[in-house]
Amino acid sequence: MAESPVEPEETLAEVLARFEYELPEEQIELLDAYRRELWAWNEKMNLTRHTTLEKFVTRDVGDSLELANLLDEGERVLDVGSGGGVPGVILAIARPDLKVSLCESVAKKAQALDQMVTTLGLNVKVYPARAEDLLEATTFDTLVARAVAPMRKLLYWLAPRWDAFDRLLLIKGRNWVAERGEARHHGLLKPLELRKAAEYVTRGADAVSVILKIEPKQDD
Ligand SMILES: C[S@@+](CC[C@H](N)C(=O)[O-])C[C@H]1O[C@@H](n2cnc3c(N)ncnc32)[C@H](O)[C@@H]1O
Repeated sequence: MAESPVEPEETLAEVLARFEYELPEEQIELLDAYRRELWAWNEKMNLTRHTTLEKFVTRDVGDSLELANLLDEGERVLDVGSGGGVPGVILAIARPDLKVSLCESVAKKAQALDQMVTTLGLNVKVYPARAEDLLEATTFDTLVARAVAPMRKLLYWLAPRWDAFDRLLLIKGRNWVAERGEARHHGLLKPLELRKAAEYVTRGADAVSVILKIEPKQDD
């Protein structure tokens, strides 16, 4: 059952400022428009559990901005398993130089995403597809993913597709070491190099997250 949003008492700009996120005014307006769209669609289907401004800012905006720091100018980015659009839509708002695409395997969620980005006027392509199928014929610089599947599963899906993208940036919580162990145990990391590209504490919460950068090993 989708959660109903709580009516915000503060504005998004105030909550962003409270957690010390600085963004241009026009980006804050777009983020707020996205947040309203997301919460409206969430009434019809389960897209997010982050239905307070504080959670939207500290979890969704926070994670997406950490990712944004790791992306080069103009990259072609695919958000794998976009769900309600995090991190892809927020990346597209915060980094208009990027060419962001979203990929979502559940058709009705992909439709909702498509309507959201159209309403927001964002130049973002939405693929109603499984990432591993899309990557058979479409290429990107960087794949990003949050909360899609355990590392072992994701690397298994993507194993035959590394010629379609250069690197994968995964947002993970505390459990990432165990997930890495499981992926290693199944030989999925053998041809790959994994390093921690960022580690941060979710603002206002006692939760550590990491961004793992995974790419093919370079031949000597
Ligand atoms: C738990 S949601 C997370 C959504 C969003 N990334 C977030 O962090 O809020 C995971 C989404 O990934 C989608 N998904 C799962 N496997 C996928 C795949 N192989 N390709 C594309 N989407 C996938 C699911 O349909 C679901 O909407």
